[in-house]
Amino acid sequence: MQSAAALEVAGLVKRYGDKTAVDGLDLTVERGTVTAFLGPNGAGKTTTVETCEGYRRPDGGTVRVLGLDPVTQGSELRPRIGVMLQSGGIYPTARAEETLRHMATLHAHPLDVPALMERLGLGSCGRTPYRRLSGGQQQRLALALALVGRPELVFLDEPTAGLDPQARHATWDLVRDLRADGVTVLLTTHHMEEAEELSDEVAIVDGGKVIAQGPPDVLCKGGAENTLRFAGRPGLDLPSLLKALPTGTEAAELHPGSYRLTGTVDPQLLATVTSWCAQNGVLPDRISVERRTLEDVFLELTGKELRS
Ligand SMILES: Nc1ncnc2c1ncn2[C@@H]1O[C@H](COP(=O)(O)OP(=O)(O)OP(=O)(O)O)[C@@H](O)[C@H]1O
Repeated sequence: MQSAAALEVAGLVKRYGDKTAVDGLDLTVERGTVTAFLGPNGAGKTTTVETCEGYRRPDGGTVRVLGLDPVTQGSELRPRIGVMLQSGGIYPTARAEETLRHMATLHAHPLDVPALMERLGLGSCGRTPYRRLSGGQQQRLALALALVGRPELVFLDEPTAGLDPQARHATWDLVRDLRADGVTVLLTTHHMEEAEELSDEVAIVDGGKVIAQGPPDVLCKGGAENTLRFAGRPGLDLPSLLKALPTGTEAAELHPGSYRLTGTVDPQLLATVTSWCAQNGVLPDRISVERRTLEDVFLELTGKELRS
């Protein structure tokens, strides 16, 4: 029987000497979904993904990928997964197309190589040696190598880092197509917009643990940090406005005449603000209600300090 989830990681621990890189991490990725794996530098994402790919042995916990143990059942698992590495693993003087053709021969039912190259905008550089490809072309070749074997599950490590907007959108379309074909995608990225655009689920990792997981809109709705912005004359009496609003609401004049309220922004709060404005002879201009972005949630959960 097929295991329900594509990826099941429970209590994963991975140490490098004294350093605990992954510290009891739990992650479930359902089949046919796109999950964005987010976290500050050094949070343990790559270590987790490499353990799922079978490149590293866990020091604790269990990892099941497509129901298989990547360490003891690696040879059964490898033909069924696609791995996009950020760099390395490609022979520098090998030509783009021959590299992809070689990878295709390792799979039973590969995609059509010229069609895939065309799709990824590599049609004109088939004869170019890997080291002569631009950074973005190398990136796209790495993506093609991950996909050519028609994997059931793909690990994409920062697939659009360094790509121009055209190539980024082409990559996003490709990820959407993979999902439509029922392929499971685990996408490591530092681009919050990319995570919001593409993923069904987001898992935020910090300190070697998943600290939040859920669909992006649910994560963004959680908490009370919505924002109401409006413009009015400079120097409004914000303490007086705050007295009319629920405790916990915060107000700031970001620059003269531009105001931001944060808190539980609901219809009642909007009504209170406009009524306070009416009582104070203020005609609020450009009122907007904004929900939290994934980046707001990410920074709230992981803090703003730089990680070493
Ligand atoms: N081979 C290694 N030897 C020793 N320490 C390592 C090794 N690989 C990673 N680490 C350490 O383990 C921790 C987790 O690293 P990892 O690369 O998994 O994080 P990451 O979330 O992928 O970071 P980034 O976003 O920067 O790629 C870091 O503190 C890192 O320095």
